[in-house]
Amino acid sequence: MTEIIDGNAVASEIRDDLTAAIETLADAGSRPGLATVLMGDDPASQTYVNMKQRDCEEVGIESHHVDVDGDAPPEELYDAIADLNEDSEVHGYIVQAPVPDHVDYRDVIRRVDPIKDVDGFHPENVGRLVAGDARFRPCTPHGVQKLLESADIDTEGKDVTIVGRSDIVGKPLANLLIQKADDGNATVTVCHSRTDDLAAKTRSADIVVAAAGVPELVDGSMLEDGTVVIDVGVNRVDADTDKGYELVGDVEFESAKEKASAITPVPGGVGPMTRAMLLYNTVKAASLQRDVDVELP
Ligand SMILES: NC(=O)C1=CN([C@@H]2O[C@H](COP(=O)(O)OP(=O)(O)OC[C@H]3O[C@@H](n4cnc5c(N)ncnc54)[C@H](OP(=O)(O)O)[C@@H]3O)[C@@H](O)[C@H]2O)C=CC1
Ligand SMILES: Nc1nc(=O)c2c([nH]1)NC[C@@H]1CN(c3ccc(C(=O)N[C@@H](CCC(=O)O)C(=O)O)cc3)C=[N+]21
Repeated sequence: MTEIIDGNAVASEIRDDLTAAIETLADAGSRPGLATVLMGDDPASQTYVNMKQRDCEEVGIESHHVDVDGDAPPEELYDAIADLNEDSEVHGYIVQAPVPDHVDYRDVIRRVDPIKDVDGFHPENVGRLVAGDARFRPCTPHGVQKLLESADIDTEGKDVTIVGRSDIVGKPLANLLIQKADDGNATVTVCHSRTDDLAAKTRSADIVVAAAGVPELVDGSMLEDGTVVIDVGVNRVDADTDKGYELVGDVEFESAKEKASAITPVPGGVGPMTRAMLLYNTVKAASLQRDVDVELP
């Protein structure tokens, strides 16, 4: 039987496990604070921001939000960032990607105070992660690691094929999984749009992580029996539903499920874990800034 890994359930456990740490911080003076910054009005980004605010409410993190007009000059976003760096109630914040075309996301990330960089995207935090001394693990890769752990899937000695080399998913996940650590020790192959014979790379893997942003790119014919399949993709595809779209992963679920020993669904797989690990990093950020020790799940 194929195990369907329930990301909503694992994320909910992590939120529960964070509440003690949050109360410890609250008792020591104030609640952890998380801010989101959204430039422009991308509808998917607005959905994520709303979900993050609800998550914060559930666990007792103060949530803040800053909107920046999509046509504003980059300096307006930089000013918002400078304000958040100064705001002692905000322990962590993220600038939702993508930003409009006239803004360079790298110039944005460099301005974020690394101690508040709960996405883990600032060069200082990327460097620490690569050096095996991560402060904030990027939320999606960390969420993938926690999902594997929750399903008792050990990465040690396993061949992992990651489809996608982005700075927010593929690259940091590869870096985490090759580390000499209990949740690493894997042998990792990172694929991208120039990869020759993607199917050969996915077929030779014990664990496949799909993060390409291409609906149903990976199907059952590309997998050997018994493969663990983690689907990071969250693609909005036009459909005749109330919302006018449906969410489709980077994996063709039905055919992949026939081959997989375990598989994550979309929705309800990696997405909720990304949000849970954002709360985790926010609690960690508050703990570091306030010098209050807490236990993290
Ligand atoms: N569940 C969650 O929490 C999250 C989900 N996502 C979702 O994950 C997906 C990936 O996101 P993100 O990493 O930001 O995407 P990017 O577009 O930044 O990167 C996509 C990567 O996939 C590669 N790629 C594209 N097409 C192919 C192909 N046909 N074969 C092999 N590789 C290919 C690209 O290659 P190249 O480098 O050559 O262009 C690139 O490296 C999206 O669906 C996104 O919505 C993202 C973040 C969090
Ligand atoms: N600075 C920054 N950090 C990010 O972490 C970041 C970002 N920008 N830009 C966009 C991507 C995408 N991303 C998701 C988060 C949660 C879900 C999620 O919760 N998905 C739900 C369903 C969501 C829905 O219903 O639309 C699920 O898969 O079950 C999905 C995708 C974070 N990203």
